[in-house]
Amino acid sequence: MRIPFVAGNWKMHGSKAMIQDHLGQFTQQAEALNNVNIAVCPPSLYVSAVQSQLTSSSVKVGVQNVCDQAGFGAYTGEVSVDMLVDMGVPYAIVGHSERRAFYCETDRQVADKVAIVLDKNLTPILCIGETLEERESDQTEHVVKTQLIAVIEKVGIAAFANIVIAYEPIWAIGTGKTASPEQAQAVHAFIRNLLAQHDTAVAQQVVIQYGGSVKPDNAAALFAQPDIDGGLIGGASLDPMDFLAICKAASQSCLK
Ligand SMILES: O=C(CO)COP(=O)(O)O
Repeated sequence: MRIPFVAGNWKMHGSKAMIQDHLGQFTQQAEALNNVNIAVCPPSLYVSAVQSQLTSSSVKVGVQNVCDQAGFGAYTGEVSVDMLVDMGVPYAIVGHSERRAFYCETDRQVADKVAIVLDKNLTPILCIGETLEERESDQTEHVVKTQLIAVIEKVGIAAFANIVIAYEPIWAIGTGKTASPEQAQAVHAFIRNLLAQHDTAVAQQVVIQYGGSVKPDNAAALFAQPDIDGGLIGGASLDPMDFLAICKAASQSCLK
């Protein structure tokens, strides 16, 4: 049985004041929700500040990126998975489309990062998804398949039991133009079927989030789809009440 998982990707947003205000409002009410796992992913600099607001809360913290080298060393500006372990951070978003586009992360690097995160028994949130151009030229399945195969070849199918996948169509990110529940479901089913070709049990187990302009008013319809197990939320996760409403929609969607 899959429990829906909602994660807030704050991207390059946040401040000490925002963290106090946001999480102060959010966490108490989030505790009342059943059947949903929740995480917030602030910029790495604010992980400690978020953790101090989350003591005795079931809401977890994650980071938005991690170095493709484990351990410690001369990698200016990077955060290592060993630091995540040290700081008690269980989740790392890997391969977000903004990292792939603006920082030239390749499928291979993304696969390496997934492997490094898994190696420390942390959970990668692996982002995949197509551009508008790719969708319009019927390349969606080819693109997500290529992105997934790179990771399957690196870590093996069994490892997917410990990976969260986030399907984020790039054309729906930050545009207010969400994929319809049917469009999103079609790709989620494709992803699950692809995994099932390798291992049916793992495919049934893997949590596949949808990301791209999820808002309180479209969350329930998306999360009601049979292969959509919660969401990776950008803009709407910055507003505590919107984020709460989205988490509530996930908690009310039936377990799959
Ligand atoms: O990129 C996203 C989450 O990682 C989605 O962002 P928006 O919810 O702002 O569209």
